[in-house]
Amino acid sequence: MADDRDLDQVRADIDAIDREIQSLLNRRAGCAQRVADIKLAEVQAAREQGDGDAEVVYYRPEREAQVLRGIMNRNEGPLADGTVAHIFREVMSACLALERPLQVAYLGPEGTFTQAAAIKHFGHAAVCVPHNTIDTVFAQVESGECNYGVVPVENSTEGMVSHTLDNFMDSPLKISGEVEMRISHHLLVAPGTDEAQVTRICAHQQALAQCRNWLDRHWPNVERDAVSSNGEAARIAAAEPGVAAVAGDMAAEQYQLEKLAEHIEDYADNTTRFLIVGREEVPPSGNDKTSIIVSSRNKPGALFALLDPFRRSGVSLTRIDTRPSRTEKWAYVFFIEFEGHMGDDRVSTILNELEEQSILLKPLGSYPQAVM
Ligand SMILES: O=C(O)C(=O)C[C@]1(C(=O)O)C=C[C@@H](O)C=C1
Repeated sequence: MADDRDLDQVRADIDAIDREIQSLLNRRAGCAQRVADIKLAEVQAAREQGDGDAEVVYYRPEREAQVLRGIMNRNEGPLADGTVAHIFREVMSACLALERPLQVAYLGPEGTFTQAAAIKHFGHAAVCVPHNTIDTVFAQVESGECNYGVVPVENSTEGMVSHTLDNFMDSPLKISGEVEMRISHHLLVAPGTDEAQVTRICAHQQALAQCRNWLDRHWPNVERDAVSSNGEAARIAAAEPGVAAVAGDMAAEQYQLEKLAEHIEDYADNTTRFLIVGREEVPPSGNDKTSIIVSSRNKPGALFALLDPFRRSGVSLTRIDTRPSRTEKWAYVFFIEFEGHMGDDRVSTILNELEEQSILLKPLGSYPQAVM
């Protein structure tokens, strides 16, 4: 009996806390609505002053990163830092949707890790729309059809996604954020299928590569078929008996597939990094990265000369990749990412030096380092 009274008491406490949380959430949402009014009034004033291009920017990645970092830093548990950050991610997503619902284009179809990355970054209140190619994702944002786009840029096992890097060469879009996702693949089949029935394994070629050793060991004689995405592989597995797909949890849920084997990626820390592309530049958040494309004259020591300003300023490079320039045979452009924001003195000094010695310098944007 005493136990029952305890249970009732604790549940009464939970009810009271829920009422408080609910009221606080709505107070917070009211503040977000006031923020939206202020942003709108500022833009109207700018337009009246003759700035005809002024547009209201509701989504503020630098502010969201600061809010999430603050929440994680002051968290005392028992909920884990990542858990509270996810909850507040959704709270901000809902508040932003009251200001203006975001349209986000991502490399689809549904059920891919890129969709999971879009939801991780923007929350469930954003309207996420799948597109078949990286080119179309860029085009949707460039035309204003969507506010932001989400594309994969590199995988810890398989390296860079060259198509994404190539798109930046001609695009006016800016990078406004990054998302990292732990990528775990499973071998998925339609319910009731057993191992002996599987005659073909479908997946995106990156997923086949990330699970190559496991597939060689367990399924050496079964045909492997590279298809346009893991979501597409899952769709085929659901429709065709005898086909298994290598794909993640979202695809398994989406197509209601069963797992013949779980976590089959060759490297346990297999991670993919995604970029958020948008039309606006992002102010400093206090912990930022900058990405640039740079190309130098084809002469001895050219790469050393490009990197030397970073060494002298003590700025850490987080990544460097090379792509053919496409305008000149055997000429290359470098994609360089480093810590800091273009507004920082150290970074602007480096960019000025690079401008002087390179034949092309294209800043792709400064953006908050991934928080969650
Ligand atoms: O601070 C702002 O500019 C807001 O619009 C509020 C808020 C939030 O809910 O905290 C919502 C959306 C923005 O992307 C950033 C933060």
